[in-house]
Amino acid sequence: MSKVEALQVLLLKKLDEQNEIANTSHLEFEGKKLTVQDAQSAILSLAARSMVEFERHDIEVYTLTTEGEEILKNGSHEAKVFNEICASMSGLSIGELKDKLGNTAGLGQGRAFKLGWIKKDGDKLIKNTDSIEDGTPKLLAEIKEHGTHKDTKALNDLKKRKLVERNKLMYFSLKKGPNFSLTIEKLNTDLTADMITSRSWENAKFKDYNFAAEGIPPAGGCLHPLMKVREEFRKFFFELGFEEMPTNNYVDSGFWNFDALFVPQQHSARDVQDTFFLKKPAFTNKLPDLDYVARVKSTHENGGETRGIGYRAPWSEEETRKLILRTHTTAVSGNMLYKLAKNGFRPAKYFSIDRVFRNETVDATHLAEFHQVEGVICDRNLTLGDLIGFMEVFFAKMNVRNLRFKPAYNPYTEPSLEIFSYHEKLGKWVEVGNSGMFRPEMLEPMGLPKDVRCLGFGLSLERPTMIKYGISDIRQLMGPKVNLDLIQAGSAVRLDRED
Ligand SMILES: N[C@@H](Cc1ccccc1)C(=O)O
Repeated sequence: MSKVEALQVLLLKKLDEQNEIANTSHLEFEGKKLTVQDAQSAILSLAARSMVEFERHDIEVYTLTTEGEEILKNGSHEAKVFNEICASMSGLSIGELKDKLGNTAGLGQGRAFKLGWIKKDGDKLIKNTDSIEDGTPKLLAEIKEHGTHKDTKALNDLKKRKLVERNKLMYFSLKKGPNFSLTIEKLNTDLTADMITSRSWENAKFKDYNFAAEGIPPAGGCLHPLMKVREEFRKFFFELGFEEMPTNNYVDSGFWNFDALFVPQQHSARDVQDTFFLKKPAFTNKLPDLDYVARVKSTHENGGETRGIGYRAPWSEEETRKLILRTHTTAVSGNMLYKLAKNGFRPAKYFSIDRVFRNETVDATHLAEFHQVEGVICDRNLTLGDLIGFMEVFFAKMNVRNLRFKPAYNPYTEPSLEIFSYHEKLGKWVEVGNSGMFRPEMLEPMGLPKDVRCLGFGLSLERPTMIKYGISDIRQLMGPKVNLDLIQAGSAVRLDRED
């Protein structure tokens, strides 16, 4: 049995005998006076089980100093002086008294005179009365017992003489609680799988939540490596004059994720195999202004007012209203470009870094949930050369040079370029991003002027983070199997580096 448990048993026994405990500080435990700390920890956990009810009392008491204790035991200095003088037949000189009593002589003389116990006779001190009553030890004994005294004058006098001092004291009073019992049941703190399968949870007793608990303050903290790399990217973007796009909606519509970007409704990316669809609610009732939606529809079906001929297939409004988890942050970029057109075009540079979702099988390099870094630049007279030039500037900020660009396909960009960089350690070219010039079929229905060009690019946040921290399995970075050591070590690496 632990010390706390032993004390709890003692308290419960006392309560059983006398129904209440008025003052815990009068109790003895293990041969000593019960301390407030011990009392508190034992009582709080009994109270948490409603076995006892308690009240806390904060009071001020007078306690004896060491000198006070000494006087209580052996009498006051003045009494010692009187007794010494009585013991000598013909009185004592001050020097003789000092030889016998040491310091006490000096301390006691004054009060002995004042009380009329002694007087001077030539150069001798002699007694002035036959018997005395030494009041000080009596007062001290009463104060020791009650912690205070009615006679405030005497109390203050003793305080001045440094025989007593004032102290704060805390104690508890206890009563039986509704669950009072002499035995302490162990309460469950966890609901386990075993308890569920054996149904023992039905009769099990659980410890109440302690909502007042403050928890253990963390000794320190660190940013997740992904968040650190995100901060670095943000810094680069701000240095290059970009504005950050608001990206807080993970749920978006087929319209913004696909249709506004001229992704055909028959595209495989819109399949459940690639995209997470919402069940409840499954459709949005919020579409942008209907003229714009109509222009998107006709552009898909037959090219609308653009120079293109569209996909030559029917376009369904139901498909566009489907709610999904956004599969790329280009959904946000499209929305921003539409707002830019609506508010009157001005040259703009936007970026975002946030989470996207794809219905993919998770493996060492793929997660169903990851982050994209995306940027768009919108201005008159932009060319493919601007895109390539900008990508070189951007990646150079991360010390990634010697880029190669490979023609690719995105429904919303033409031309589209995959960006590769030579990876020294792996000894091969690795894809670091995807980019392109947004198609007129995307920009014109939004109402952007026909001579405005817009370039865009996207990359994952996980890939550069893994390269930076030498992580080969993406699952160590995110998800249920995250490697905390690696994350903390990775952070430490970043903390003590200057770059
Ligand atoms: N959305 C693309 C990236 C991209 C953004 C903008 C323009 C071109 C490409 C992706 O998910 O890979």
